[in-house]
Amino acid sequence: MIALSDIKVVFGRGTPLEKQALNGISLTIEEGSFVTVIGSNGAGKSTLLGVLAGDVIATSGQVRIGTADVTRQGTAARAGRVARVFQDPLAGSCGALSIEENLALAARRGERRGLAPALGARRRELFRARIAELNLGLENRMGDRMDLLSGGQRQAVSLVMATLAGSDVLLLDEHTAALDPGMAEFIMSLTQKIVSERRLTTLMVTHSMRQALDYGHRTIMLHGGEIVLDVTGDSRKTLQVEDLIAMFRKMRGQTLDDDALLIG
Ligand SMILES: Nc1ncnc2c1ncn2[C@@H]1O[C@H](COP(=O)(O)OP(=O)(O)OP(=O)(O)O)[C@@H](O)[C@H]1O
Repeated sequence: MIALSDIKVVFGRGTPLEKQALNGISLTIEEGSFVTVIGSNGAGKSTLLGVLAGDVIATSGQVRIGTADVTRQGTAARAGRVARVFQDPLAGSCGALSIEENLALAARRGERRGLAPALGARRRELFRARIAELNLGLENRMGDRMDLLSGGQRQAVSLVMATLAGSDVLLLDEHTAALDPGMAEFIMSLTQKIVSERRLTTLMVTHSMRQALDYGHRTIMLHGGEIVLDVTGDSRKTLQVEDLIAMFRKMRGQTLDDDALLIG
């Protein structure tokens, strides 16, 4: 379970650029629940994921993951329990290392020991089997450098990497936004499969209202660092993309000129 209590994040405190990115967020997410997160630019979505990953330390409030108070823990201390996949396919893996080496590093996230001996024969076989499940043929390219892969292939490997260290929280930061529609759909079905098989507690930031309603169990909308919508169950099932867009318009007090993007 994830529990955020009255989280406030202020960037650049005391400077002319001071910005309150999160303004008292309280949110409890049950174990295994999949929450989609929407909101306009600057609403605080990435900051919220940062607070959970540990790369943003809350100015005030408390963050709990499971029974542990992780409020003051940085990313390294949380690495074994929180995995993250970014919008940029290049961001979550090392291009100069092979697929296999990236998987070995991911499997050791959160451990204190050095890199060796990362790759025994059993591990190699396990990694190969996990990559074969993607049905992308990458199991025959385990020694290829990551930077030879397409963006979609790289996101698929990143999702496998996210599950190797036994993390129970998965943070997805617009992880399909840079992909073509076909690959985005493939990555979303893979995400769905991984999240449900491993019962990962998942937050997915998306700019696609369609994705926000089609995937997961619950949708929250952020605006101005606050939660302005939190829907689940039947009330979410009856919600249409058009309803979300209307809410966006209301929040922003202006006409959206990128409806097509939001619907896609
Ligand atoms: N490191 C930082 N220093 C200063 N201000 C920041 C920092 N990170 C975020 N902000 C500001 O905090 C606010 C929330 O940013 P955040 O990136 O969380 O929004 P977002 O909802 O993810 O937006 P987008 O959809 O554009 O990615 C914005 O006004 C942003 O400019």
